[in-house]
Amino acid sequence: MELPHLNDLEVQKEIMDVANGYWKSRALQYVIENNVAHHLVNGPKSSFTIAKEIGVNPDFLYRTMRALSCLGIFKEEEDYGVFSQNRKSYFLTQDGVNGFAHISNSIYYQAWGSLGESIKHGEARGLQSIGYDGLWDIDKRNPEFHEIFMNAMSNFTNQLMPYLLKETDFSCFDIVCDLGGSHGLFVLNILKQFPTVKKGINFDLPLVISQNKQLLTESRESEFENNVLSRFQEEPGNFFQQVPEADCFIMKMIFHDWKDKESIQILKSISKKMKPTSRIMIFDSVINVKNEPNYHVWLDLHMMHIANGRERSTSEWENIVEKAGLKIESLSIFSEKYTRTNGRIVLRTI
Ligand SMILES: C[S@@+](CC[C@H](N)C(=O)[O-])C[C@H]1O[C@@H](n2cnc3c(N)ncnc32)[C@H](O)[C@@H]1O
Repeated sequence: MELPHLNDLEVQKEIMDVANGYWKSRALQYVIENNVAHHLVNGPKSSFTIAKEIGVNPDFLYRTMRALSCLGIFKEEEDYGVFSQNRKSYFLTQDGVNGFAHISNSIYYQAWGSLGESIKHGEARGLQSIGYDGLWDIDKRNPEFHEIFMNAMSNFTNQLMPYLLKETDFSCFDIVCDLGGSHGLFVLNILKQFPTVKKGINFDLPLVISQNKQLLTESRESEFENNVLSRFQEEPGNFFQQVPEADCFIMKMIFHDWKDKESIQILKSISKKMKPTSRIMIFDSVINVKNEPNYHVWLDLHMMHIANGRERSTSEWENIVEKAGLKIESLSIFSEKYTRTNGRIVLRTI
């Protein structure tokens, strides 16, 4: 390796871009929280007018938007202080904004202050350092964050749905069950796309299922036809204890929440309900790079510090599957472009 000179500006700039990452994340969080992009839906507007409309300091808002426009979020026009919408800022006015609102959320920002504690102890200290017991404790204590979290999960699922359904054939299964299926979107879309699937079950914690019943019944009825809804069921439960009978068990973004020990427990609990023809379909990250920019290694760090979870490499997947007494039938990596889920791992009984 050729050592850089200490005044090598290129190397300095690259490290500085990493060091100041929180500047960008905080500025993004600010404009999301204050719906700044929504003020541009009818065309270009002065940031000074927007500042008046939301009641903040005009100069400071201008400088925040100018900084973001240098990252390609908003377009600064020739006229001083005037901004227009561009591809990235348009995204911030759509449902997909929940995913960004979730990751750049102040709760996570505060929690990341204690990364060193987690690394020292080999145990997640992020949420504990700001007074929570863990990720699932936020559900009970902070309904506002819980809503952002659940909406973000649905947005991620919605954005990926066309790709996931194109890449996976569910038509050979009679009963499909999504374990930890959150708002139930994956199962509903499978039932819509594959009319031969007789029943789809959305399984999640009792709090989630009762909230779904209260909040989602109307939107489901307007979005899905009767022949989909009549085959759809929801079941509350705990996948560590017992799961419903099914031919295909879907687990999307579940194992990354858990350590190996718990992941093996979940797999063993499912395997009790598996027939020789049943399959477990895991949609989660597969880490398969070294020394190059990659989203999944950063998601791994987040899961490590926030939830004691992990994103796994191929050999790490093989290890937990073998310990649970199951077999990997196939492991595919879809695309590194997909944020969140980039892989599908199909498991069968031995
Ligand atoms: C990271 S979210 C993933 C949601 C969804 N599968 C997706 O990809 O959008 C994890 C889900 O697991 C559920 N969950 C957590 N612990 C659970 C348990 N013990 N039994 C059943 N569901 C659980 C949560 O309520 C949440 O909906």
